[in-house]
Amino acid sequence: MIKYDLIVVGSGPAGRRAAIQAAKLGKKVLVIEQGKRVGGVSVHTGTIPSKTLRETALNLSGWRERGFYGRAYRVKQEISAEDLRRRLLITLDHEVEVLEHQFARNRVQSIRGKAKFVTPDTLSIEKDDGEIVHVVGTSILLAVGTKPFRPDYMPFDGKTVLDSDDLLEIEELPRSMVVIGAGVIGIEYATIFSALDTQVTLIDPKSTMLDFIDKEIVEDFAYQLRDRNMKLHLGQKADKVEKLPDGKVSVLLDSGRRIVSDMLLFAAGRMGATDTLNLAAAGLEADNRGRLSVNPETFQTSVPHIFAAGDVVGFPSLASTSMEQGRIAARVAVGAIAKEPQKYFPYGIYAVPEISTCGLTEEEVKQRGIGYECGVARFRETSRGHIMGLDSGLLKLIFSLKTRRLLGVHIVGEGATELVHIGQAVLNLKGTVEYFVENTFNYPTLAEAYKIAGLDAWNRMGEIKHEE
Ligand SMILES: Cc1cc2nc3c(=O)[nH]c(=O)nc-3n(C[C@H](O)[C@H](O)[C@H](O)COP(=O)(O)OP(=O)(O)OC[C@H]3O[C@@H](n4cnc5c(N)ncnc54)[C@H](O)[C@@H]3O)c2cc1C
Ligand SMILES: NC(=O)c1ccc[n+]([C@@H]2O[C@H](COP(=O)([O-])OP(=O)(O)OC[C@H]3O[C@@H](n4cnc5c(N)ncnc54)[C@H](O)[C@@H]3O)[C@@H](O)[C@H]2O)c1
Repeated sequence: MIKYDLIVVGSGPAGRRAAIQAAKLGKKVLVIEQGKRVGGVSVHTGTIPSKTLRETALNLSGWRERGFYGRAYRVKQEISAEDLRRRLLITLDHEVEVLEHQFARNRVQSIRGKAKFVTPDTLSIEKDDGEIVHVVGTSILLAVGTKPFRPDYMPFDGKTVLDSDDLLEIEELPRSMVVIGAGVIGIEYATIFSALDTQVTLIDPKSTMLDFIDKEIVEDFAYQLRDRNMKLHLGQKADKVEKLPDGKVSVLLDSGRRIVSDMLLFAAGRMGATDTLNLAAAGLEADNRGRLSVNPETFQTSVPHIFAAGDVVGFPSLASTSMEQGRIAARVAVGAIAKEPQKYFPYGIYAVPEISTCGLTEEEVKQRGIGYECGVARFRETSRGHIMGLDSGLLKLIFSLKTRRLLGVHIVGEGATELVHIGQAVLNLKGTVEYFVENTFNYPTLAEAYKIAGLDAWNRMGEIKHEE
């Protein structure tokens, strides 16, 4: 039986970062991946496919130019599912190629197969041809990620009633679509298809959406969705979902309303992929959503040489944070020094329009009883916004009145997921409102919105009274 310093189960963002980190520290590392190719959910069914689809949809629909040329403007008149898939396959190939090369040059070994525990330090790997291999690890990292939640009552068929994995395989673009679940996945896909002129209805039993985002930003976002005729049925439950003889799908809401559409996307959360790991043999147990609990500083489970990182440990379930968790877990596992993750990380929602946020929301600042001031800038106030034909986009900064420090940055609009990093840097470096007032920004840029929002807050906060 071959023995490794670190065995990583899963080759998504957490697994790949962990494997490369341990290999860079001279350790013997094995990655076990059950999928056809390495990369995980992130590369094959999650982050990269959905963002590629978004980019293709925005490019082919001419979405970004419609501010100038009107809502009827199109770059390509008839956009097909094949148009969307073509770019997807090229992007995914590049991603996998880069990852395989990284593994090869760092001497990370990988094996294709399904891993499960035999003892706390031994895993069996079932290969595709049925062969079983056993391996032993001084440390083991579970970076197995999640899979879509697929309740029995939903008549999934991969064509009319789909989960977010099935959506990447559709043969025809729907003219109408119901999305159940106004979480990040539901909202991203709902708005991407709406940009392709699919009539989209979004349903969620909760009466609010994106509760972790600043309310003012969500209100602006919801206004923009309704303005382009998307239907939002929040606080309403789908009582009955039925496939109809004509190939459509009907959704009966608890309000009595019936919605018939070409396609239904069910995006109501995900489950940790721990059910086949035989956790009991390792002395571990998952929660009711298949997640594992860990020490948030070391990513150790209750069995000290077994680590877990990425989506399988729950919130925030991002590719970005998963990578960092994997890196930290690997360092702890091989005895290297590891700092805990930075306090403020950005959250990017690649809806149309984008939302991005870092730090405290206005609601959180109020709850904590911190005296604060807000500064707001609209993209239509910036010259870059005029050049780009933007009539929407909002950047909001929140500052402490006492320390004048930036507490939160919240953005909805074009480029939000890139722009947020300026705010993130100021936040983590403990910068104040003066940073935005006293620094010169490139002109014309959307980043100038930081200057405008900084000045907006500073005008009400007054001059600095003492040096901090
Ligand atoms: C539609 C969608 C869009 C998303 N968009 C974004 C985004 O824009 N930005 C962002 O930051 N995050 C996004 N995410 C979240 C992101 O994809 C996840 O946070 C990330 O993939 C989690 O990484 P991970 O390392 O935990 O594992 P995953 O990427 O989930 O990969 C886990 C891997 O483990 C393998 N595995 C599982 N069990 C076993 C086993 N027993 N044996 C061997 N292999 C096993 C699986 O086959 C899989 O390849 C999105 C997710 C989805 C679904
Ligand atoms: N841009 C990004 O960073 C990005 C993009 C996509 C996904 N993700 C990650 O993927 C994870 C999963 O996303 P998600 O949107 O599937 O889950 P989620 O948990 O964020 O949202 C699920 C939504 O479905 C609703 N819901 C729950 N059970 C339901 C039921 N039985 N019937 C109808 N509605 C129900 C909930 O009220 C909630 O609004 C998230 O944690 C997110 O962090 C991140």
